[in-house]
Amino acid sequence: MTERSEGTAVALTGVTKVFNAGRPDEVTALTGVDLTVGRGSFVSLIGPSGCGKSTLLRLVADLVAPTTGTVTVAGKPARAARLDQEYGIAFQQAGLFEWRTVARNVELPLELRGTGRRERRARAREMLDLVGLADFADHYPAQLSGGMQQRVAIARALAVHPPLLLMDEPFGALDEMTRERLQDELLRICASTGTSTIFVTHSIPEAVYLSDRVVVMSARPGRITEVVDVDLGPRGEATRQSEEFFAGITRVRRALRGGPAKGGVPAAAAPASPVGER
Ligand SMILES: Nc1ncnc2c1ncn2[C@@H]1O[C@H](COP(=O)(O)OP(=O)(O)OP(=O)(O)O)[C@@H](O)[C@H]1O
Repeated sequence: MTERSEGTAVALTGVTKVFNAGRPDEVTALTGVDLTVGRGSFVSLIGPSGCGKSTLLRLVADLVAPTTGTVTVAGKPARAARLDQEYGIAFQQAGLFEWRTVARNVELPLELRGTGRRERRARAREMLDLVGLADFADHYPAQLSGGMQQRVAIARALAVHPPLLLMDEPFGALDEMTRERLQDELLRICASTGTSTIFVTHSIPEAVYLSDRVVVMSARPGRITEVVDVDLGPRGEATRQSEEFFAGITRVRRALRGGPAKGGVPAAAAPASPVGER
């Protein structure tokens, strides 16, 4: 699926996250999380509501700090990686600025970086081409469908050519057909750019279809209970009908229920092999 190169994109070691520590509303969102994501790989996080998936993503993005443990991105501390724009983010709400055209939304991270106008324009055009929206560069977000807005958000996340893409239920609000089309587009984009991806979803089929590995988490306090390897080869329409795809879905479903996921790796045995590295 993706072109893999050596190395680790993301590493979390002994990570715990406690919100409101010492207060009556203290919440342990994550405990004992060890996770490494191989460069160029696609990893999904799945688990019951409130198990800490978004928190894990936010730790990688340096939007919250771990209570214990370390988070490194591209071999550097998460904070340094954020300042160096080592990753792009796309959330469920596309989060576009209504008063900016599509192209100027995509240019925004480049503007923040101080990139010159000419290069910004060229890069935005390139990214919009990639997501199939070149003809909509001068439109405003309100003139686009939800799926198109989500593609703009992906183009914006990729505009600085980040080696890592963090996505939190980006397709959650879309109809099934649009969702499947965007899944295929995302895989194509990741393959052509060599981007590593961490993808939060509630959909088992989506996690299996997209991922090299599916990280299964338990209810609060969130921990990784299982890492399920997926090996479906190049994805396409036939994949969605294949026995292997359904077998993958069954494995993840079992892991989520706490039973043994045949072919899955219990988390305790997993750290030796970085997630997504082959
Ligand atoms: N800033 C915060 N302050 C206090 N508690 C928080 C904060 N952010 C998250 N939490 C708590 O941490 C736990 C994990 O939340 P998180 O959003 O990471 O879960 P999730 O798995 O992404 O949930 P969902 O699938 O419903 O989106 C929840 O109990 C949540 O209430």
